[in-house]
Amino acid sequence: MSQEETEGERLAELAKRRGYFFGASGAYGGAAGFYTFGPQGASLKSNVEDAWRERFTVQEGNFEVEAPTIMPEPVFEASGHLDGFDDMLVECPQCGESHRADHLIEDETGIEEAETLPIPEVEDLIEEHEIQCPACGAHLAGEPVDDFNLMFETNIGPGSSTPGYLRPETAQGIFVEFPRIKEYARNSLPFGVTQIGRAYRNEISPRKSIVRTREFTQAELEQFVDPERDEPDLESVKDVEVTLYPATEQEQDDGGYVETTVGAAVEEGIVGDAWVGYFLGVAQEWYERIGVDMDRFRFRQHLPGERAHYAADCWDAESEVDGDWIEIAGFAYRGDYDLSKHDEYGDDEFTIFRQFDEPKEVEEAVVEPDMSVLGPEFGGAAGDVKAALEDLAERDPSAFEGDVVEVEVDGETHEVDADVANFRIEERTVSGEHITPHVIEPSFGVDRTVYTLLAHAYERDEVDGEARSFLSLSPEVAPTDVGVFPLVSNVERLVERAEGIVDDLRTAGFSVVYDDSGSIGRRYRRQDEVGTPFCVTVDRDGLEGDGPDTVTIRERDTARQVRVPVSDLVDELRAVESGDRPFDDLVDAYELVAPGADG
Ligand SMILES: Nc1ncnc2c1ncn2[C@@H]1O[C@H](COP(=O)(O)OP(=O)(O)OP(=O)(O)O)[C@@H](O)[C@H]1O
Repeated sequence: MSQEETEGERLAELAKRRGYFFGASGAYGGAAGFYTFGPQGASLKSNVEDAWRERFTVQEGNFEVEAPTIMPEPVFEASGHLDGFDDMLVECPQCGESHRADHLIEDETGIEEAETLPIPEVEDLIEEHEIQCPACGAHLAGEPVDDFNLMFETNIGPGSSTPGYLRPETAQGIFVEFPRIKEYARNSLPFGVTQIGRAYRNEISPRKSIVRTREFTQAELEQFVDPERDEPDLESVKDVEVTLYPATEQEQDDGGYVETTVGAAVEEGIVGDAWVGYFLGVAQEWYERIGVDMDRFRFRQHLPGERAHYAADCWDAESEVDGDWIEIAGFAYRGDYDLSKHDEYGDDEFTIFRQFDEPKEVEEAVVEPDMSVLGPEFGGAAGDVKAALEDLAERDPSAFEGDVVEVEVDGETHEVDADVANFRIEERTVSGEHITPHVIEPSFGVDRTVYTLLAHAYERDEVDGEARSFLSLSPEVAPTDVGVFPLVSNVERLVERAEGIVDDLRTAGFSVVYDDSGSIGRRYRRQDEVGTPFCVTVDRDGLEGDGPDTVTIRERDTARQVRVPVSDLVDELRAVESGDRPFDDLVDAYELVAPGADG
């Protein structure tokens, strides 16, 4: 009995044959972890990006930026990636193949999230379970497991003096520009900044085609908020139903999901932060809109040891393919980690001025030392003594209570007369204070979204007694909107009319494929396989009737066809494409010429 192909294998085959994606640089043997999106794939991917932009940038009223993909080393020193962005590497002593030690453990033992385990424990588990190299079968027991930094390093400019790194996430490009971007937000919170772009990770073992690659596309939103004042618009998503898999359930190992609504999840504290809850709701609706199968989708909270170095809490959106759950997006509460770090390491202000409701009277310690006395007494050190007095006044005003004040300069203690120090407390009115915004980050993997859409859209049925496979992609993301065919290619009138329709549809903004080769059934099948939602066919009946000229519109998923006047074609296609009008409406309004068949 031949073994049933896995979903992943089928997808890889279809992707290659139909031009969705394939290993890059094949003529030179390729390099693992790099993919080229072919014509169908590039179009699907950019439609996903457009849909994301529409929801997370436009609808949210956010700012989109485009930062460089290479940044200098100090950025990643500050962000923590230089020190902390590691995976566990184990090398095979026999064939030299590199493996992610945590993944080997997960595959061989069933332990989940092995990346949370300390290295010695991982080494013990490799020994205990006699784990072998998946490439050559050699035993890995006793081999050292090392931390391997995933960033690609490069040199900026000639020579090697200025190291740079290809960004491992798009987020840092937003954080480092915060001092500029906040000006566009008129220095007032909350505001969100988005970016869609490439990220690079030198993954130890890229796998599952475009699921784990070394160069991929992220769509990220950094939501900057005042943690004490800003609230999300939870009302707008409170009834959205979600499947949650909280850390507590995972730790108890009882595999319990919670089916609830976003509103209830936040209220009951299952999702600890309202902003995170809000974005889970928005994401749930967005994934559904673009065609992710919601029965194969869930949110899973990170276990404490699993969180990234910056995250206080994190939920992943996961989709199921081939029985495995794949992380397709992360929703992290990053607190003030990133902006504080850049404030500390960088030369700019990564804070926002928060206005008080009412101006406040504050007491301020002031020292105005008499330099005509300090000068002669301390010579060149007089300036330092003054600075030390000012610093002391701020830290410890009580030090000025006696007749003499002691300050330390370069390890030496100096005494200054209290009269000369001239210390006093002054009342001042202040209108606000500087705060470091907190960040909530929804981070989407575009490639993994594309992979999920293809896997979830794949369907098989029978049309006219013949098996067919088709991609039931939503019209919003499908690579091609409409296929246009003359029924036969050797009748000039049909060809001319079909070509005219192609022009009209393209002018109206549709992406159109024209095809006149092979039987009409084959042409429908080709479009079915790449997920084109509608096909328009020009036949003799349509041009030779008594009334106005007509063509047929065929719906991909049901293979039903209706006959529509050419003059209505653009409007009707636009209505069914956008979802404003169900195809059933067309079936009611026009003549049904093929009830689920391609005859
Ligand atoms: N190597 C990769 N190839 C493709 N997409 C990726 C890769 N790494 C991360 N992503 C995408 O970017 C998103 C955000 O990145 P994040 O840092 O949260 O991933 P991650 O937790 O490191 O992923 P993983 O645990 O799978 O390595 C992920 O949800 C995923 O969709």
